[in-house]
Amino acid sequence: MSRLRIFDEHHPHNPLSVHNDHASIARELGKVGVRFEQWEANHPVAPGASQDEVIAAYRSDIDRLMREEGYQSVDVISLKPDHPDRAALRQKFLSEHTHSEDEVRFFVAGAGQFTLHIGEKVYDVGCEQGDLIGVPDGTRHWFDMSEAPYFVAIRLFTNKDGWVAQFTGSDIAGQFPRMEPLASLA
Ligand SMILES: CSCCC(=O)/C(O)=C/O
Ligand SMILES: [Fe+2]
Ligand code: NI
Repeated sequence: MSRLRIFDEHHPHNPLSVHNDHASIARELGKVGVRFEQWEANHPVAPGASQDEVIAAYRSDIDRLMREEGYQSVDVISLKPDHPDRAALRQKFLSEHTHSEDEVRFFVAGAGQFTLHIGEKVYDVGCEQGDLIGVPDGTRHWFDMSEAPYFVAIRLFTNKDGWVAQFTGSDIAGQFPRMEPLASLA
């Protein structure tokens, strides 16, 4: 189940509000310029599937996004809990950072947790299969995949070089809840 928890940036233990349905998640995120939509994830791909397999399965959606919204490159993160580099991969996204382009991610399987630091609030977004999230450029954020990652996400970039991050140096990410194991998110 997708979930949004909104916190005051100084109070990481008590959410100000919790939203469990797609419409209210989209409404709350829309108020701060974040895109949150449900797309058809109707080509079964299993976490661990190769990038080529995932891109082939979702070719028409990817082509449409690239054509209509001007994305220049695409890649796939596809991880399952036994990935040998899971700890290093998790660490890579766990600190607060920004990008100079919108962060657009389509979850075609599994789940992951984006946490967005906007103004004085923190928006913790549990994304699952079928969710498309679009985080505006310059937004402070981090991402957790839990210690047992299980997801496939298509990433779209306007930058031909793909993923480039600027780390803020803040330790705020360590104060907020990490992603719980997938079974307990449901
Ligand atoms: C769910 S895609 C992997 C995370 C990522 O690309 C990113 O920028 C996290 O902030
Ligand atoms: Fe990011
Ligand atoms: Ni306070």
